[in-house]
Amino acid sequence: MELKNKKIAIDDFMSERKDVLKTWVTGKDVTNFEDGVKYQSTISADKNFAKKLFEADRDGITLSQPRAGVALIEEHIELLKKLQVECDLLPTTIDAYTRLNRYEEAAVGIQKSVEAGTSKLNGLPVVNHGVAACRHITESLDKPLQIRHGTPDARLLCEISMASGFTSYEGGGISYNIPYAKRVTLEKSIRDWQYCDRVIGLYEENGIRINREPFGPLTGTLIPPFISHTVAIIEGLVALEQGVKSITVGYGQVGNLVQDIAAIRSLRELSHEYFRAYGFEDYELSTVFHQWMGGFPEDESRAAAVISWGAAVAGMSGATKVITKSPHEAFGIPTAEANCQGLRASNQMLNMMRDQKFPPCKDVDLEVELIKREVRAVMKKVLELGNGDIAVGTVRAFEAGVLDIPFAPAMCNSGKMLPIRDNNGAIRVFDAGAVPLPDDVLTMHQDFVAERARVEGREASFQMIIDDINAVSHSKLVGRP
Ligand SMILES: CCC[C@H]1O[C@@H](n2cnc3c(N)ncnc32)[C@H](O)[C@@H]1O
Repeated sequence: MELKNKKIAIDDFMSERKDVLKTWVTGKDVTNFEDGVKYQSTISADKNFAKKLFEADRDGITLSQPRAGVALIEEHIELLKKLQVECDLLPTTIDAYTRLNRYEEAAVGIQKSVEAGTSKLNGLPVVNHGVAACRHITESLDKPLQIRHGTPDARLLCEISMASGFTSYEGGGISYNIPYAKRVTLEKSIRDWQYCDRVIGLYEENGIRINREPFGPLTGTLIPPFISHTVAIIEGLVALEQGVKSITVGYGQVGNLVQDIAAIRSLRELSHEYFRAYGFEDYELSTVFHQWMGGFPEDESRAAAVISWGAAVAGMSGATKVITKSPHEAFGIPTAEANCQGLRASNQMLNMMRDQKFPPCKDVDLEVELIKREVRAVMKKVLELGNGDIAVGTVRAFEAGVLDIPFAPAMCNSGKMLPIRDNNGAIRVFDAGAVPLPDDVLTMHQDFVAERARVEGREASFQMIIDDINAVSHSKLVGRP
């Protein structure tokens, strides 16, 4: 199948759909697409994710959402009922087997969880449970629900989730491949995600608005804003082409206040710039700020400080949504209570930030302009490589190292671009690899890094990068010697 950024014709979609639904026995539950549309139309407006985001963005409110998922339906409902008291939007995190379409192993995980009386999976295996069981989840809860995962081939999961009443779907052909898989080609993952976006486009054509959220943080390891912005914009354009109307673009907090504020502002402005340049007008855009995605301190009070800092900056940045962490982050999947603690700390901060926004600031303006120059330079090259086709250009850009995501496992990612913190903790470029930043921008990055090296009295090196990766766990931001 030749990849192109073109809306999938309905006949081709329906033909492919027959094969997708055969990939697991529960696919038969969604044979009739209209049944899913009918069910979605019974969901009250106050439980529609897209509507909640639209209203929050209009009103300048930052909503809170945790991550959460356990193996069994009743336990998952019990968990989400505790969380919904403390958050505005609910997740359903999918288990790792399902993310790799390994449904046989997910089935074993369900069985083991039943025998053990506790979850033996790191998320809910929605495909195995099927539509009827998952509709029980969406009917049992009072807040809008989103599927969060990390699936390169998320087609069947999408069909079952949407027919089950979830009203938002996270991921994308780049953001759920490069950080999550090793041997999946971008041609395949982008094409499979065009299918997912087409599913949501078809719900849209039937009057049901489903939100789509490219996965912003990528590897969550010192990601420069321009890298994650470029991926978010590309996935947004691909989704719009398939008929998606509600898009949330995202960003993973880096920890430097000026850069984080500038990142959210530039992400919103650049998304509008590219979406409109492509001729799209009737879409709803929102932004999501992910609290620190790197290593956390083990001490729960220190972890709570990291969480609170993330919530404060999310509120100051004017992000539409913040994804929260818990004081158990350094150890693994949080208990319900720990997840609720992260939400309460975050909500305290959001409430205290609600009446104020970050004041006009020259440094933020400069960082916004820098990020815009970087994104525009990379996007220009991606479009050149694709002869104007963003999907084809993306594949070729990764082949050429023009798009390069730090510390990613994917074999199709060149992994030559190296980030590093500057003396104020902002993320800069230590080695650009083949990423086509303008010479004067590259010089700026080199100067930022040289300043830190001088202050620390050591050469800028890979050791400095390692120190940065470990810094927050050791209660610092910059990995000082
Ligand atoms: C890319 C997402 C990483 C974050 O996603 C959290 N995460 C993963 N799976 C679950 C789960 N089943 N329940 C609650 N949080 C979960 C991790 O803690 C980490 O912060």
